[in-house]
Amino acid sequence: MSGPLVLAIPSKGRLKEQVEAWLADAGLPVSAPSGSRGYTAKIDALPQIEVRLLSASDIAAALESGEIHLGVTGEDLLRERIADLDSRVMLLRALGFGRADLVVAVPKSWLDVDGMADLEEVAHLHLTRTGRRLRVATKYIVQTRAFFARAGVADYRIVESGGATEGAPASGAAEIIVDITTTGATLAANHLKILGDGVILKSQARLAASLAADWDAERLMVVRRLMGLVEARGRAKGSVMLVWPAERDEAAKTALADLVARGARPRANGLLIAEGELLAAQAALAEADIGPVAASRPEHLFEPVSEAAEALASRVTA
Ligand SMILES: Nc1ncnc2c1ncn2[C@@H]1O[C@H](COP(=O)(O)OP(=O)(O)OP(=O)(O)O)[C@@H](O)[C@H]1O
Ligand SMILES: O=P(O)(O)OC[C@H]1O[C@H](OP(=O)(O)OP(=O)(O)O)[C@H](O)[C@@H]1O
Repeated sequence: MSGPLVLAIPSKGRLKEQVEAWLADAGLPVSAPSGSRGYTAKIDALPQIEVRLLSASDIAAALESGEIHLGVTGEDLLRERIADLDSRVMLLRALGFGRADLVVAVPKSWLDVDGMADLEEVAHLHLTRTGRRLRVATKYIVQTRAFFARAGVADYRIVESGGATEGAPASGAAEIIVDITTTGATLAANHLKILGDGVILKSQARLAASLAADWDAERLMVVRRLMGLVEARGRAKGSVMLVWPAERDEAAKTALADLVARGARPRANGLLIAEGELLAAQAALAEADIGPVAASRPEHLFEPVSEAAEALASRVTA
């Protein structure tokens, strides 16, 4: 047996709880941390996995170096910390939580500045009038540079922020900022507004695999099992299974032909539909006088193959 498959998850903050809840929901609860200073843990259902608790930014670094096989962290951090992300890391799954937008925000009092083109003008004016470049406070330096270059904004300089970035314009440390926002409350409290075309990235938590890690057939098999479970749970979440009496199967499938055409999947005496189609399905079945109909939510919907796991296997064994 090769060594364990190392999966890193955030050790603190809001992502930590959400990642643990996501794993538990998929049937893979993380056991209480143990070992060296409580920074490792296990998943009883997949004992080949060693769970390592690291900070969200350290997870990005460890994915790049290949110290860990898998990690969960924010896409904003992956894109910031890892140059040429696609050659270093494979994004296996978007997790639907940890959502945050990386945005360009300016003081609300800049009434004529609504987009990046306006910002380019302001930056240019600022330079000609003051002889100084417009200052942008951020910890997202790589993504700010790339985005400003694409938008044609050149007359600026970055002031690296260690935290409380939104306070920089009021304190006089910078004129504008680039930071993440979720509810917008921090921007509002600091009298800042997002530029209309100033969303750099819509980030969320991602399960990612390191292409630099030490992969072998056994570890890839563990990834297949892990992905099989989390994908099955994800698929099940938006689905409802309808079951009707066998003798009405043909009539029911005719009544729901529209749903089948839109992707609902026929089953023996039933149909697997998207949650949002439930009311339409119920109406069509009632119209065709079909009943009783049981509607239930599956816990998991397994498929024989995880495309994400196979894509990883072919990248690392090529
Ligand atoms: N409202 C939010 N505020 C901050 N981070 C958020 C928010 N929503 C989601 N996240 C995500 O959480 C991750 C940041 O987590 P955390 O602040 O623990 O990271 P860190 O940079 O490792 O911590 P530290 O700054 O202590 O080193 C980012 O990927 C970020 O996108
Ligand atoms: O749009 P909102 O919902 O207000 O959230 C955005 C704020 O939350 C984060 O800060 P956090 O409190 O995590 O502290 P940090 O500065 O250490 O990241 C982030 O840096 C923003 O400042």
